[in-house]
Amino acid sequence: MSIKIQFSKYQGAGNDFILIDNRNGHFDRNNEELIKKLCDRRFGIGGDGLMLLQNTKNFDFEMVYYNADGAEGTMCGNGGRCIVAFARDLNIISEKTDFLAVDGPHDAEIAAYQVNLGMIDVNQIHRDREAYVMNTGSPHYILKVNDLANLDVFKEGYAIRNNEIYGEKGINVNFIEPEENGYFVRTFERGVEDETFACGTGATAAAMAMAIDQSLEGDLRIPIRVLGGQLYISFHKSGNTFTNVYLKGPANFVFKGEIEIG
Ligand SMILES: N[C@@H](CCC[C@H](N)C(=O)O)C(=O)O
Repeated sequence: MSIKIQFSKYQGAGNDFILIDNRNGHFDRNNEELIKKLCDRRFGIGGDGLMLLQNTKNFDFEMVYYNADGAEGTMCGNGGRCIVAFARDLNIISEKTDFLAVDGPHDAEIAAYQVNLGMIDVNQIHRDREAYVMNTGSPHYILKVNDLANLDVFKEGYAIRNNEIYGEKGINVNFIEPEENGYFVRTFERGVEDETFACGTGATAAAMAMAIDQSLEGDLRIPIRVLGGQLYISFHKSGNTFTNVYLKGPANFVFKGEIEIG
């Protein structure tokens, strides 16, 4: 028996997602095979991940996020920005929202095609030799490199993501290089198992790592360029504690349709 699923496709700085309005609860949250198939770029719709927008008490909506491998993921920053645009387009919200995700409540503001998304506070930063390791809603490894444009991000990222320290749970691997007016970041994403065009929780972690690296303090706004666009991370830093954290960047509707899965 085949099923028909209505979907919308959004992208945030090139991190692309399938969005499904599941306020009626008809989509089976546990069908990992189906989610993997929908995210497949040859046999499905294609996407770095899939999100369900669901009803929940005390919030405008709940965001349930899956990586392209079909497994439920940890927080997705660009996904969070895209689901806010989706909720606005569904007329669930207007320009401001409070919604629930896997790492807790998030607030966001949308103006035209830019979404400014509140992220969790961070106060635990670890070191793995020269790299910084932290959780900004998802786990991230951040390493400063030279000549990032020519780095083999798949090869280097795959090796770190699968090494004996991170292999079992995996980690998202970010490489960062300073440039005029900010930083350039490229990310190998766990769950996609490939380089993506942007990673919001990764850009947030990379900005925090550089604030520590440069011994910056106070209210900061750090521009992060990624393969698919421009992100801005702002926070208050006091020692290794980051509060009032926001991830800002584009979130755009791409297309919508109906897919029949046999
Ligand atoms: N693309 C995301 C990160 C998604 C989560 C991640 N792949 C994981 O589950 O580890 C972002 O924009 O933050």
